[in-house]
Amino acid sequence: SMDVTGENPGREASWKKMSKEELEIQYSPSGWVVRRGAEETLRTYSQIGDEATKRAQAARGSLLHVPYGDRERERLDIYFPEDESEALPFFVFFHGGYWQSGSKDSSAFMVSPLTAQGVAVVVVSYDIAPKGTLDQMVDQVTQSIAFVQKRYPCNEGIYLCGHSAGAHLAAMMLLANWTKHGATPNLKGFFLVSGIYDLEPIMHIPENEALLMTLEDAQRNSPQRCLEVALTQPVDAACPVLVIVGQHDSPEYHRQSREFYQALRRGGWKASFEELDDVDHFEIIWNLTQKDYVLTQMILKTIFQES
Ligand SMILES: N[C@@H](CC(=O)c1ccccc1NC=O)C(=O)O
Repeated sequence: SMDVTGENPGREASWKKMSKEELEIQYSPSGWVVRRGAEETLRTYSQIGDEATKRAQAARGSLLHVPYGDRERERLDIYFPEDESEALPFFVFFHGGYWQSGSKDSSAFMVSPLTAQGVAVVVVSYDIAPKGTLDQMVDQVTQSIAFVQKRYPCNEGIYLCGHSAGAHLAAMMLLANWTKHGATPNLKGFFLVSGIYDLEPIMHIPENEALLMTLEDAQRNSPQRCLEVALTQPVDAACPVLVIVGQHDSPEYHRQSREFYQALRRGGWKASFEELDDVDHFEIIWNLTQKDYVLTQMILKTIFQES
């Protein structure tokens, strides 16, 4: 873990000095992989996601395609451990894909190792772009978590995890206003994996052609900025927030994670920073299919507080 005071001294946004080409490279995760080509990595990622989801649906008690709202994509899957009581910890996962690809149907990576230890896993779909805007996605994620709380009021904690764009959506929940959603979730931990917390650089890469973010959209939906501006106190000072990045994520992804971690610490959150050894942007998540993987173990230790 990193010291709070070990931050970058200038604090100017170095990405503003980058060319369009350099920004595009920095924000293309598949360009930084080391063990296979970019195309093969993306193929392997969706293959592992598909297979893990099929296995989860075959093996476990589950509720599939549960609506948490009226729109077509407002659906989630719930996977239960053997002991199907409702007094369980719930691990809620938000997939990545630059807010424009992916779905719950290929993102159930962690179901087998977590349900085996008594954790219920919820995998959430939301309206990706161009159908959904950033504001709508943040609202849908908020709604999905309020839904889990209302449906399982006896839960033993709701733990949020997101990957990449999904880590952004999960991080926005640190700042969520729950009053209009009719339930305050029993949030007990955050796992933010290879995320983006300042959206402003994304305005300048080709992915914004589907997102159509303005500067105001980007700023309103940047947890980094909102945390710095709002100075909100953590609702629960004991709630752990793990900011996690892969060794082979790009320097901009590393910078984003480090600076978000530092902002969380300044804001009084119980944050920690982890750089995971020898994994890229995709392996870091597909390894969650393995019970012995370091991130799987970190998640279980946090949930069962053995650390
Ligand atoms: N077009 C991107 C794909 C990508 O970033 C991505 C793909 C699947 C899951 C997460 C991703 N990254 C962030 O949301 C790339 O080639 O790296």
